[in-house]
Amino acid sequence: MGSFSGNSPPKIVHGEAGYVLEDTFPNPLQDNTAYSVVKQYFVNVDDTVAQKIVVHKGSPRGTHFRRAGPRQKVYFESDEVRACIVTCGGLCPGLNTVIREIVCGLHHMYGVKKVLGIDAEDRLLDAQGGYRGFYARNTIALTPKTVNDIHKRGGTVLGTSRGGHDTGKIVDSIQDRGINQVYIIGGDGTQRGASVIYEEIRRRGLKVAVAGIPKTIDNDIPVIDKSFGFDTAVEEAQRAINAAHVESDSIENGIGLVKLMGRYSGYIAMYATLASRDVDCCLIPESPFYLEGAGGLFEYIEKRLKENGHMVIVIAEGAGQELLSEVLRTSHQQDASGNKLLQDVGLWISQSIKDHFSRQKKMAINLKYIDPTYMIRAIPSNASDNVYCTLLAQSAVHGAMAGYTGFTVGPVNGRHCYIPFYRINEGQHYVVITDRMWARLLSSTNQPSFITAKDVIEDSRDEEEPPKTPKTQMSDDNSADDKLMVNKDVNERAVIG
Ligand SMILES: Nc1ncnc2c1ncn2[C@@H]1O[C@H](COP(=O)(O)OP(=O)(O)O)[C@@H](O)[C@H]1O
Ligand SMILES: O=P(O)(O)OC[C@H]1O[C@](O)(COP(=O)(O)O)[C@@H](O)[C@@H]1O
Ligand SMILES: [Mg+2]
Repeated sequence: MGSFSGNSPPKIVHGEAGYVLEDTFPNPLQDNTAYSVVKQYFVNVDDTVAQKIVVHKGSPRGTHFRRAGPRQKVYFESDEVRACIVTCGGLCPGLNTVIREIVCGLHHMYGVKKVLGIDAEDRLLDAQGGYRGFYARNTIALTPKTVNDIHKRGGTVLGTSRGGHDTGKIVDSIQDRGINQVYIIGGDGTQRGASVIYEEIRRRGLKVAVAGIPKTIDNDIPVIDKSFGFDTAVEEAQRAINAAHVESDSIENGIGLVKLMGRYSGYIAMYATLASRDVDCCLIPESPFYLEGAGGLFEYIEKRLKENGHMVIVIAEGAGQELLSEVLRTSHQQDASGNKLLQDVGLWISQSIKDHFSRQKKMAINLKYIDPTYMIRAIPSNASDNVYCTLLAQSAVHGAMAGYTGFTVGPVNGRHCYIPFYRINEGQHYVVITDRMWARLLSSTNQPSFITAKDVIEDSRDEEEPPKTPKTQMSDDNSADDKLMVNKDVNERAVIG
């Protein structure tokens, strides 16, 4: 089949709610011993997953997504598939597991033999991984044998990069290489990049399925329950928090300060804090704080040290950036992908705390600062992320084989589904401090909330209004952003015919 050559235009049937392609071939999984016995292993093509599961009597049922999984029929014939895999953005535990399971899933479940890794064969001569890898002269062939052990390693065997996304050149490369399934593993930036690739592929009328797999330790991708790598990051953060606790508990007025990643979203810091129970204060980008005066951080530190003799503070890298820019010259620098380059909040807050207590001369403190950020990102995925990565990879393979395209795969309320790119790209997932999870955190640390009654964000979700917060937020309890949710993408499904 390969890419559409121009002789027979792709048959795209426009349905009421998007466009639909007809399934054409029986699924070879029907002859696979693991899948052939029980009919229910296959997903009914009409199965959908509700985005909103907490509903009020009489309220609209909201958006539904296609349920992921193997179909009785597939669109692609196995020996016609030429798939490629690319990894983009920052490192994240589980990248290699996803690569492995896409290769093995395609090979073992569908008999697909041609899978390319988008990476220069010789990285010294050519562009490296990530979207830039599409510009390299060569790719690397991936087989179950070559990927067999990679899930035990951190990083990505394909390499990764930021920036350098040239849609035209990428789609040229896909077309020139005869690729008809593109698996794109990456975070929010990557999924935006995948969306424009998908649009360009559609514009050119190519018979190519584009599937996104959501990666990021920051857990900032909306709609899905969580991104892979997040669990591992939270678990690994415990080691740093434990060390901070041991250090601070062993000295007089000890303060253990741990900086964790989280550029715009404080999920790692919040979950690592909730998991540990040793943390006395957790600072995240979504919850502004202040240092001086009544109700401020310094006052709380003093109180906690008097009560307990030591304390642990966890701070997300994106927290307090507005305070830093007041004292340091504001920098508007960005990385190659356009992400804001942050000032080092860990060093800044350590110094501010030390300066305050030495100025005040009431109490001598001992502060130990731990920055484990890159160590947390570079490890292999834990057991639960490994299973999760396997499901994501297999769901993506089933979707692409069935002819779906333009989707990110991921669990919504525990069920894997195919989410159109535009849904994934319309917001970012932040900690919503009016959700109960943040209240749980505050009650576990006993830290001040740093907000006064007049700052309290009015939660109007019962009236089905989007939350009145400065950013587009996605709530964890399925109740936010109701007005954004309509039923129109239920049937969106691209089929290549
Ligand atoms: N709006 C966009 N359009 C096209 N490509 C994008 C867009 N945003 C990011 N990208 C590309 O996606 C890749 C990864 O983005 P980045 O933000 O670094 O990481 P992540 O995907 O982990 O968030 C980069 O190569 C970047 O150029
Ligand atoms: O130094 P780098 O490699 O640009 O990465 C730093 C950033 O990467 C992250 O770990 C994850 O970011 P992405 O998932 O968007 O790539 C952020 O928490 C952090 O700010
Ligand atoms: Mg990102």
